[in-house]
Amino acid sequence: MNASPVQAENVAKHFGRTRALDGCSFSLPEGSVTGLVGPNGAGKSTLLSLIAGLAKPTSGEITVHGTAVHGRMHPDVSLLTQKRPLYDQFTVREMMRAGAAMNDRWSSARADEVLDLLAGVDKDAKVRTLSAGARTQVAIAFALGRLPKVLLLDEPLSDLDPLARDETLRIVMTDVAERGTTVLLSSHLLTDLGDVCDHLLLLDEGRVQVAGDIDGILDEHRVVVGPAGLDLETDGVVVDSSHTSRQTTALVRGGGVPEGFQATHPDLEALVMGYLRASRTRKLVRAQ
Ligand SMILES: Nc1ncnc2c1ncn2[C@@H]1O[C@H](COP(=O)(O)OP(=O)(O)OP(=O)(O)O)[C@@H](O)[C@H]1O
Repeated sequence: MNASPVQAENVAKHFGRTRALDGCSFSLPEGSVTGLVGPNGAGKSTLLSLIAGLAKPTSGEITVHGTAVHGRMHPDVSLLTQKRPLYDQFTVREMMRAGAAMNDRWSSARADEVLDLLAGVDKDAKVRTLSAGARTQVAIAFALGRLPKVLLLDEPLSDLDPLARDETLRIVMTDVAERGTTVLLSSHLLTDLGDVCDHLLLLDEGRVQVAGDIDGILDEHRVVVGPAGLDLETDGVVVDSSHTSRQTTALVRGGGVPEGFQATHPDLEALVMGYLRASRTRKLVRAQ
């Protein structure tokens, strides 16, 4: 059996007393596009940097295609962070030449192909003169020029206008379709995730809350609505609930439909929002 493109076994990463990650286990299927979500400080960027080999876990192990990463950059992995690893004084063309010089496995044809698909990028412009969005797109071309098998994207779309965002996502999805690339995409933009992701990894306070195939996850959850005052008796887990003078609404994981309540399956946005609200409530209660 082929090893998973990315597997995490009981991974923890501590910065002094801060537990950025704790007991994280999951695996990403080959060719999947996984949305990495969670509130600010949940550990998303830390996880991506561990997979990319930029830092070592405090304990546990991450493997990429069966090989332990442990603080070494894996040739199969490209990471694009918000910091965009570009040289300001280079032109876009020179930047791609630098990519060829820095990477054993580099395809100038692929980098050019990606740049040609991006309407806003002038190859002779200096990187420092580009808009934030165009810089992100050049960084995507740089990341894909390495012909990665695993592409890690840390909130890459936040500074792109809707058209450029669409264009960039299309390029990433073409890579998935044509090369079977496995993608882990961290984003707070739930609509973008809904458009492209087939898997979800939801972190909160460094722990995996939900992981797996999105259809299966949505199927496992219900939004239940019932009259105010009626007990929400369920053998499932109440992830989040809210009450008005007229009704009770809750996101429930597993179990049957509570008596007197009406149930529907959530969409991705409602599911993630439920977990984010629950996380905020837990923190507020702890702070009191
Ligand atoms: N180098 C570091 N030194 C100390 N603490 C750190 C370091 N990197 C991250 N942390 C802490 O680890 C926790 C997780 O941070 P991380 O940046 O991974 O979260 P995130 O989910 O990416 O957040 P955001 O959505 O805001 O980008 C936070 O409490 C953060 O302050």
